[in-house]
Amino acid sequence: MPAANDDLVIDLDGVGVTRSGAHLLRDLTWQVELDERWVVLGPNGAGKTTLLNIAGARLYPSTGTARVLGERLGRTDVNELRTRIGLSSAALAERIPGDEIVHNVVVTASWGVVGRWRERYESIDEVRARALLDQFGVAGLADRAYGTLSEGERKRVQIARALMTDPELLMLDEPAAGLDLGAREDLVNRLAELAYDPDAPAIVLVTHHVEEIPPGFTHALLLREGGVVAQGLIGTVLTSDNLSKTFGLPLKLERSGERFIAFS
Ligand SMILES: Nc1ncnc2c1ncn2[C@@H]1O[C@H](COP(=O)(O)OP(=O)(O)OP(=O)(O)O)[C@@H](O)[C@H]1O
Repeated sequence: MPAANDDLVIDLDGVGVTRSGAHLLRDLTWQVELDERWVVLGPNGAGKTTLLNIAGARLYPSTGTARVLGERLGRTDVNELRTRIGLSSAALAERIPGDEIVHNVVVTASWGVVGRWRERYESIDEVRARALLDQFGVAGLADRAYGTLSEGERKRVQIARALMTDPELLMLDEPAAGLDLGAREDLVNRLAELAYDPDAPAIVLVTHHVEEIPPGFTHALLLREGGVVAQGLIGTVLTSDNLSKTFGLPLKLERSGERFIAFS
């Protein structure tokens, strides 16, 4: 058996996920390195969330092998592994109580909990939480109740929370879903800054829309019906042809600088 490559943040080999006879993922081989920023693109039901759940050590593959941050799933303590991964998703966001103070939404990530009860936080954690809220332009909302924020503000707080533990891998599941144009552009610009930051973790961003791909993202994985349509450098993989195959209809893709737009 070949030795594991320590520079690989995600290393999937022939991964399949089967549920009730359905193939959610099939024969997926995918490697993500430390300094890469990946976008995972595909239509509803393509298997994107299933893939994030594997990469986030929340699901085991039915077939194949999955290594995350050098640890092989099934042979490691996933609770320890999960503390090294920052995840932002709608499912996690739903667990944040509406009356939670925004600052606490972020700082509680360092204890892997939602809801601040009796935990005591080091002041270094308090400072980091403030800095992350500032980085995402929501420091002024730190003392507000989370439930009173707009959807765009909530998304930014969720990403700040995902970054709180200084993860080695950051995974964002549809971070721009439900945002208006201004809020989307604000988020895309902030994610671009993160993507260009050499100290930022490896990033995997899941989306349905090429318009939501932030500048600075380096690679793309296109999924359809649990299988890979194409993967590799973003400039090579994102073509009209590949996008049409992925979404199952004729599409034109245009590029403007580092942004993309698609239409039929
Ligand atoms: N437990 C299960 N049993 C059977 N099928 C399932 C199960 N869980 C998920 N699926 C199916 O697997 C497919 C992939 O689901 P997944 O959530 O990974 O897709 P997705 O690409 O994230 O979709 P979306 O963009 O709509 O969020 C879907 O068709 C879904 O209905």
